[in-house]
Amino acid sequence: MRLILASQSPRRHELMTAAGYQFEVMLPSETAECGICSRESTPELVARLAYQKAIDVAGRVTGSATIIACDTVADIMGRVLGKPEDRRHAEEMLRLLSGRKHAVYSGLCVLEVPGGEPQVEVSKSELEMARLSEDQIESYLDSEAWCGKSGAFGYQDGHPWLQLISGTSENVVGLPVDVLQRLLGTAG
Ligand SMILES: Cc1cn([C@H]2C[C@H](O)[C@@H](COP(=O)(O)OP(=O)(O)OP(=O)(O)O)O2)c(=O)[nH]c1=O
Repeated sequence: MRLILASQSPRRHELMTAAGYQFEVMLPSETAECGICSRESTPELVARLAYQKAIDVAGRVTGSATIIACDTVADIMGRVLGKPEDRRHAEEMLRLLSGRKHAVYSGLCVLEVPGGEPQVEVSKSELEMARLSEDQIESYLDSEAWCGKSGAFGYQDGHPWLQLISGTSENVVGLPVDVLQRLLGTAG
C-alpha cells in the first residue's frame, strides 16, 4: 500500500516511522488548516481540519495512494488552544493550563485516492498540569520548546509537571497510532 502522510509535523513523521510504516510526505497548504466556525465543538473542529488537509493533498496526488492527515488541539473548558503565534501567546496558554486538567483531541482522516470515502475519527486524551512556578514558566518559554505545538507544550519532552490521565500519548503528540492501525487494517 502506498501511504502518503499529509503533514509537515516532525512528531507525526517520527510516530509513523516508529509504528513501522513506510510513507511519502506531502504538505497540506496553509489554507487547508483554516476556517473558523463558532458553533463547532472541538472534536468537530479537529475532524474537519484533518479532512480538509487530506482533501487538499488528494488534489495533488497522481496515481493511487492512501492519504493520512491529522489535526491536534488542546481544549480547556471548551476553549481551543492551537499552536502559539509567539512567546506571549505561549505564556497565555501555559498560565491557563497551569494547575488544571485539560484534553487533547486529534482528528485523523484516512482517504484512498482515487475515489475512496474519507474515514474520519477523533481521539481524546486527558492530561493534568501541575501548578507551574514563575521560574518554570520563564525557563520553559526561554527554551522555545513550545514552538509549533498545540497548547504550547510537548508531552514527548517528558515534563514531570504533565501527567496523562486517559487516552494515549501518541494521540497527544499528534497521531493516534492505534486508530490509524485499525483504519488501515493492520492492527494486531
Ligand atoms: C499537544 C501536543 C501537540 N504537539 C504537536 C503535534 C502537531 O505537530 C502540533 C499540532 O498542530 P497541527 O496543526 O495538528 O499540525 P502541524 O501544523 O504541526 O502539522 P500539519 O498540519 O502539517 O500536519 O502540535 C506535540 O508535538 N506535542 C504535544 O504534546
